[in-house]
Amino acid sequence: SHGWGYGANNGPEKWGEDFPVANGPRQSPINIVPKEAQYDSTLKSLKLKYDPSNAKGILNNGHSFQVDYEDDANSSILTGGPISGTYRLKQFHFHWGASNDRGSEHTVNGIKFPCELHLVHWNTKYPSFGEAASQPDGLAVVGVFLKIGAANPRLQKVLDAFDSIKTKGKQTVFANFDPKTLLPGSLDFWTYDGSLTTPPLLESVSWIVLKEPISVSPVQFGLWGQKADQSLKT
Ligand SMILES: NS(=O)(=O)c1ccc(C(=O)NCc2cccc(F)c2F)cc1
Ligand SMILES: [Zn+2]
Repeated sequence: SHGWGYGANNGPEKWGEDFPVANGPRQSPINIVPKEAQYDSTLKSLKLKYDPSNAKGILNNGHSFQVDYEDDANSSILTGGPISGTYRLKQFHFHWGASNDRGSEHTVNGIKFPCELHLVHWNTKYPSFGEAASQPDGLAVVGVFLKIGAANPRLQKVLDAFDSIKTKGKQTVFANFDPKTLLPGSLDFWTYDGSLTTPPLLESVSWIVLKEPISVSPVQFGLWGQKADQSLKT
């Protein structure tokens, strides 16, 4: 059977056929309207503690490039913000489009960014990511917008790795990387209860979207687009 994707026959408009939760009450992504957001003084500041040695590899899964982390200990964790307890980093990945005017999943005042980074964490009150992914408080994803601007040297290691995983299913070692280096100066965030943005669209995500974007240069992003098109076509 044809898997889900972003084409006319298997794209977001069709996902509901195989994943009825697509029509559920807390589906992501959403449009964020800052003026309508309510300030919540009970929210804590975000705490991210990552161990670079937990980085395992980078994979082209046909929908994105994903960097996977060891998650068998509390060495790379997210606490604070809207969540209670400890969530472990499982992976981070990106969403982008074929042109700079699209790509991000969340929008701000209806504006799309060219790319969006997701750092995926799971609640350690559950035995595994797979278990947590089906619980309403199972996952916490930190979203970071990328805008076109100054070159971002911290992204370069990830971009360089794309070269060796041009086709779907390919993966390569990706060691010693601290995703905290990808975060903007401010950890101010918007938060809401939502879902995975791709099938199985499970409604288990506490979304934490950072207000400040990080930058990527036209050259860096241009290479990305070329590589990604090739890899995600296959
Ligand atoms: N874009 S995002 O950040 O919202 C997002 C994050 C993770 C996943 C995922 O892990 N899918 C596979 C998957 C789903 C459920 C259970 C699993 F075990 C599993 F591997 C999908 C989307
Ligand atoms: Zn994502």
